[in-house]
Amino acid sequence: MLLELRDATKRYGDMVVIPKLSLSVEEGDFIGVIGPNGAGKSTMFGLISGSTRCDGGSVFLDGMDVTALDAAQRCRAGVGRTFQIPQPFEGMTAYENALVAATFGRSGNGSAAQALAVDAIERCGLAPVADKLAGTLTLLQRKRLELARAIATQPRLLLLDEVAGGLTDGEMQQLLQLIVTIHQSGVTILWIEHLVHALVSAADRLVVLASGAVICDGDPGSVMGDQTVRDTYLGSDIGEEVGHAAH
Ligand SMILES: Nc1ncnc2c1ncn2[C@@H]1O[C@H](COP(=O)(O)OP(=O)(O)OP(=O)(O)O)[C@@H](O)[C@H]1O
Repeated sequence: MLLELRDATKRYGDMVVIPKLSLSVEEGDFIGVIGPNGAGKSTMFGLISGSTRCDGGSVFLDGMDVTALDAAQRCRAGVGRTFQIPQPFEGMTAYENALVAATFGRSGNGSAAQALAVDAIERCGLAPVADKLAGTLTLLQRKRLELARAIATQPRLLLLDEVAGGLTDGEMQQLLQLIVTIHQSGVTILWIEHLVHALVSAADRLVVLASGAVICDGDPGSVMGDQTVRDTYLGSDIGEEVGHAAH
């Protein structure tokens, strides 16, 4: 088991956003995470990556209890993540952004970090703009840089938070191909995305969150056909998409 949440809980004041969530992820999994707005998906990523502290329960990474570790320590332990809104250092080049990530990652410093940064930039198709300031990149390039920064840390587990939002269909296909390649290189993936069809085409497991709880977990086909899932999405923007993905 690469990742295990055991009764992980998060509260904001009196509001329990995630009540005792349990989830197991095997090494090599490619898991899509869906759920209505406010379901707690990003909060769950925070609990896994350490940017949000658990108010109860625990997080295990490869059998080790990492609940008390902060985000930087979990990054070094092999958890990489992208953010919904790309957060590069705008005044640094694409390469320098990847270099910072590599330096704080699992095995980087000095020439090892430089090699990791170059590799991440190349794998993410950013070599032609490696020396451009991150603040001048297009949306697709910024999304790619978000991925490059994450893989430069050499994650074993990669958390993708809506990396495809705002892209055209063609750009989305390019990004999807890149993510599939990253998975094939041995990285375990958890991917939150509202574009359900993209997840269904790539993931081998879908997890549906609602009100901080897993309401369905299984292969994409059966999850999309599940009545509880359909009822959860009824009347929402992506309800129709869930219906289509089930066929
Ligand atoms: N820092 C915070 N303080 C108070 N409430 C918060 C905080 N962060 C998140 N929440 C609340 O927690 C709930 C879950 O939010 P979260 O962002 O995890 O949902 P989500 O499933 O990722 O939503 P979306 O699909 O809209 O991104 C929401 O009701 C949100 O308003």
